[in-house]
Amino acid sequence: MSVVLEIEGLRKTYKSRRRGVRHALDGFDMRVEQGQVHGFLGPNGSGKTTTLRTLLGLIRPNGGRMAILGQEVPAALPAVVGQVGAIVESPQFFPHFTARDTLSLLAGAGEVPQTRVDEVLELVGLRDRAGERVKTYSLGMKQRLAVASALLKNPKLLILDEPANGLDPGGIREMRTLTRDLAASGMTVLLSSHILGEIQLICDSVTIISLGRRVAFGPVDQVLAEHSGGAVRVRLEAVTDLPAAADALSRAGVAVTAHPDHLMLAGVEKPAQVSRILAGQGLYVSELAPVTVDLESVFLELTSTAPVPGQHRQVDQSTKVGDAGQPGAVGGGWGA
Ligand SMILES: Nc1ncnc2c1ncn2[C@@H]1O[C@H](COP(=O)(O)OP(=O)(O)OP(=O)(O)O)[C@@H](O)[C@H]1O
Repeated sequence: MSVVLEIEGLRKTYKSRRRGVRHALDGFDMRVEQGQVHGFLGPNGSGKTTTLRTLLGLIRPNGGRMAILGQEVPAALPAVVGQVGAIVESPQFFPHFTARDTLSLLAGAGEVPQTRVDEVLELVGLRDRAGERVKTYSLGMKQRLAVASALLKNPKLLILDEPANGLDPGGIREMRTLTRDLAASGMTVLLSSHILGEIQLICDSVTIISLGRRVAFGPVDQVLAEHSGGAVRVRLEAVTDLPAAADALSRAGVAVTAHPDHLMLAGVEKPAQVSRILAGQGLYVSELAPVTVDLESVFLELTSTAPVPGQHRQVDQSTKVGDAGQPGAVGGGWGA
C-alpha cells in the first residue's frame, strides 16, 4: 500500500513576549496510507490545526520533514496542491449565492471544468437544493457545500478538520457515509474530530497527538487491542467458587478484581492459562472473555484528559516553557 502522507519529527514553536515560548509541535510523526480514512485525534491545543496548517504551507515549521504523495513539502507544494482538497477552517461562502453559483465560481478560479460542479453536487447529496441561496442552508448543508468545494479538484488526499462539528445525528451519519464512499473510490481521507465514537466507526487507522507528539498510531483495532491491558472477564459455573478462583489466580500472579458475579483480570497474555489454573483447582469456567476498550478510554488515558473531580484542567499548560510558575504541569485538556 502506498503512503500518501508522511510526517517525521515535525517541530513548530510559537514565541510571544506575553506568553513566552510554546512548543505546539515537538517532534510529531504521522503516516497515512492510500485509500484509508485516517483519524487525527488530540485534545484542545495539542497541535492538530498547527499540523494541518503546516502541511498546507500556511505555517512554516521549525524542523522535521513532510511528504505528500511522495513529494517533499512545502518545497513541492505547487506540484501536489492540485491533488489535495482541504477544509481546515470553516469556509465562508457568499450568502446570496446558490451552491451551484458558489461551486461554479470556485471551479472557474481553480481551472476545474464546469462539468465537475454537478458531479460534486451529486456526490455530496446537494443536487436537488443546488439552486437555493446558501443563506437558506442548514449547517449540515453548508458542511456538504464545503466538502463539495474541496472535492472540485478530485483530490487524491482530502483533509477534513472537524467535518461533523455542529451536525445533528442524521447529519453526522450522512457525513460518515459520504466519507466512506469517498475512501471506497480510492481517495485518502484525513479526518480530525473530537467525536471519538464517530472516529471509531468511520476510520481504518488513527494517530493520537498529545502536547505536540504522537502518542498512538495504527489500525483502530490494533490501537484498541494494544491499550486493552489484557483485561479479561471470568465467570464460573458456580458463583460461590469465585473467592477460591480469585485466590488461585492471585497466587499465580494474576491481578484480580472481584465482582459479585464475575472476576476481572488484568494483564492476561494468554486467556487459556486462566482456565488451566482454575481447572487445576477443580473450578470450571463458564465465560472467559477479553474485554475490549473503546477509543474514548484510550484517548483519555493517553492524553491524560480524563476529568478529575474537583479540578478544572487548563488547556495545554505543559506546552509552555520558561514559565517558572508551572514547571511540571502535565496534560492538555478541556478547560478554557
Ligand atoms: N498563532 C499562534 N501563536 C501562538 N500560539 C499558538 C498559535 N497557534 C496555535 N498556538 C498554540 O499552539 C498550541 C497548539 O494549537 P493548535 O491550534 O494546533 O491545537 P489544536 O489541537 O488544533 O486545538 P483545538 O482542538 O482546540 O483546535 C496551543 O498551545 C496554541 O495555543
